[in-house]
Order: sequence, then C-alpha cells, then structure tokens
Amino acid sequence: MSKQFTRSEVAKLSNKDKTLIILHDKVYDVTSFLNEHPGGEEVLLDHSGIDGSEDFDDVGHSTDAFDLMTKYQVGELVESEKTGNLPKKTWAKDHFKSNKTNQGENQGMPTTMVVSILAVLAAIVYFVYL
Ligand code: HEM
Repeated sequence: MSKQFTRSEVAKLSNKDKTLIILHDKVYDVTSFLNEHPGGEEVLLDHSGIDGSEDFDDVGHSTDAFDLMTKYQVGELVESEKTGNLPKKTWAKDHFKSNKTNQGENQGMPTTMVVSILAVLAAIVYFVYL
C-alpha cells in the first residue's frame, strides 16, 4: 500500500530542498524533476506543498506527462482528505474534439482508399487486355 499523507503533512514536508505536490489525491515528489519539467520549475515551486490539481488540469497535460508522473509518486492523501476528482485529460479531450471538427480531413481517408482501389483495378484491366 502506498504511503498516506495528510494535506498538512505535505505542506510541512515541503521546503526549499524538497518539493511535494498534491495532484488528484496523489502525492508527488518532484524535487529531482524541477529542472526537467518542460513547463519550467517555477510553476512546480509555486505549487510546492499544496494541491496543484486544478492548475495542472488547466494546462492540459499529455498522456506522456501522465506516464512520466508515476515515476515521481511517493504516496497518496489519507482517505478522509481525498477529493475523488479524477484528472481531466484536457489534451485528450481537445484532441478528440478537434478530430470531430476536422471531419473534412477524416473523410479524406476513404477518398485515398477509393483512388488506390481504382488504381489496382486499372492495373488489372491493363494486364487482362494485354
Ligand atoms: C509530476 C508532476 C508533473 C509532471 C510529470 C509534468 C510533466 C509535464 C510535461 C511532460 C510537459 C510537456 C507537455 C506535455 O507533455 O503535456 C509539461 C508541461 C507543462 N506543465 Fe507540467 N508536469 C507536472 C506538474 C505540473 C504542475 C503542478 C503544473 C502547474 C501548473 C504544471 C504546468 C505545466 C506547464 C505550464 C507546462 C507547459 C505547457 C506548454 O508549454 O504548453 N505541470 N509538464
């Protein structure tokens, strides 16, 4: 079972040498990630010892970011302090939405297939009549 923290413990444990952040009821130690974070260390330091879930969601982190996060998880909040809020995968949603609005582009796919099929048929006809 992963280590349980209260919100005040996370706040107390965070200092200039250690950056703990609460994201969606889980606790992350991002100390070693500070200068690797593509969004810069400043935003992580701004959320040191507190719950950064909302801002994290607003940024709309990618699935790559979610995969990376598991590496830095050190525990979770005690049951009584959990919000139960799941991460909003904004990026994934936006991606889905933009796919919907790009229907014109999506319809391009079958056209390519039709052209390929016609090309194959033309080749067959060419060889049959040779
Ligand atoms: C363990 C925690 C975190 C991890 C592993 C992480 C990882 C990443 C990664 C991989 C990116 C590159 C873009 C992407 O793939 O989505 C990114 C960008 C960013 N992150 Fe984080 N992040 C974390 C926490 C946070 C927090 C708490 C904030 C607070 C607001 C934040 C703000 C940002 C911003 C502003 C960007 C730049 C977005 C852009 O340039 O479009 N991140 N992060």
